[in-house]
Amino acid sequence: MLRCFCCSYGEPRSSQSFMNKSPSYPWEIYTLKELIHATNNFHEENKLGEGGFGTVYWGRNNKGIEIAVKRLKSMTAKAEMEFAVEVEILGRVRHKNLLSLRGFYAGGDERLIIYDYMPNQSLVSHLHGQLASDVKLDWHRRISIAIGAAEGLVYLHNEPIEKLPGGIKRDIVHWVMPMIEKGRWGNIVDPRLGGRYNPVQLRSAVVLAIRCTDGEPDNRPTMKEVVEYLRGGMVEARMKEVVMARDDLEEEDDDEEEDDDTKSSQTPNHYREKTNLKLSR
Ligand SMILES: Nc1ncnc2c1ncn2[C@@H]1O[C@H](COP(=O)(O)OP(=O)(O)OP(=O)(O)O)[C@@H](O)[C@H]1O
Repeated sequence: MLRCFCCSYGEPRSSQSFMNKSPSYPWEIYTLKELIHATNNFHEENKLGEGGFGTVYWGRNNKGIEIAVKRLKSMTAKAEMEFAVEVEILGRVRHKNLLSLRGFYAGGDERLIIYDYMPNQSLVSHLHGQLASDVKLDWHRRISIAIGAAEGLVYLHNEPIEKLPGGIKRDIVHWVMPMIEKGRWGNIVDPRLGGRYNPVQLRSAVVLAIRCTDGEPDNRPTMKEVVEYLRGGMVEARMKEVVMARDDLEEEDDDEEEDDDTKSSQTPNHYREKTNLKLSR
């Protein structure tokens, strides 16, 4: 993979970025001069955020388009691999729900990746960060985001591109399972929504998420099924909403009387069996 774009390393001949003509790599190779100019020499005020491998800066390229420039921290083998993966894989990805890579620069110790600028900040900052208190994401928007993310994954699973590295984080599953077992669906929901959510959609989405983390790959739904299920669940949910909301209230009242302190050390599979989570509609 590294070899694929090593041949493009080093200062390009002209001081202008140029377009790669290959239809499978529609990115541009930028010059360092252009990126220094675009980001005001990677000025602190242009900083958008920091990730595991580098700092991301806002900028405007010489066509006047807003860009986000990721500057990789240090040229360790790991960082070099991150750069290779992002350029090689994201360079080919073209989907409305996936961040597009506009181009890159590689020369000396400098590795820069250029993306389209996303003005609305990250999902995590809306859910848990500095924008969380505004609660701009109501229940309906959250479900739409889940569907949009699943559609992006359908594309990635069906396009002939290499798999991205990394594993599933299981912590959230361990957190949610005891609440499902006790039927405390309401406790799973972000309290900032102030109870304004659809209980049927909540159950569908949570059950679906649990199935997606099944240790046995054959038991997991495909991402196409996930999208269909989420979309179908939204229509179905509106019809059942009133009935389920009443059931939830009754169940949660009953559960309040149970012993709260029971800490469970059971595995997610144990809970799956116990709660008989099924994806049948
Ligand atoms: N295209 C973009 N438009 C606007 N902001 C961005 C963009 N890309 C990244 N950011 C901001 O920069 C931060 C760091 O992004 P980066 O991709 O380096 O790391 P990450 O995805 O948060 O984590 P990791 O390094 O583990 O992948 C993001 O959390 C986001 O706030």
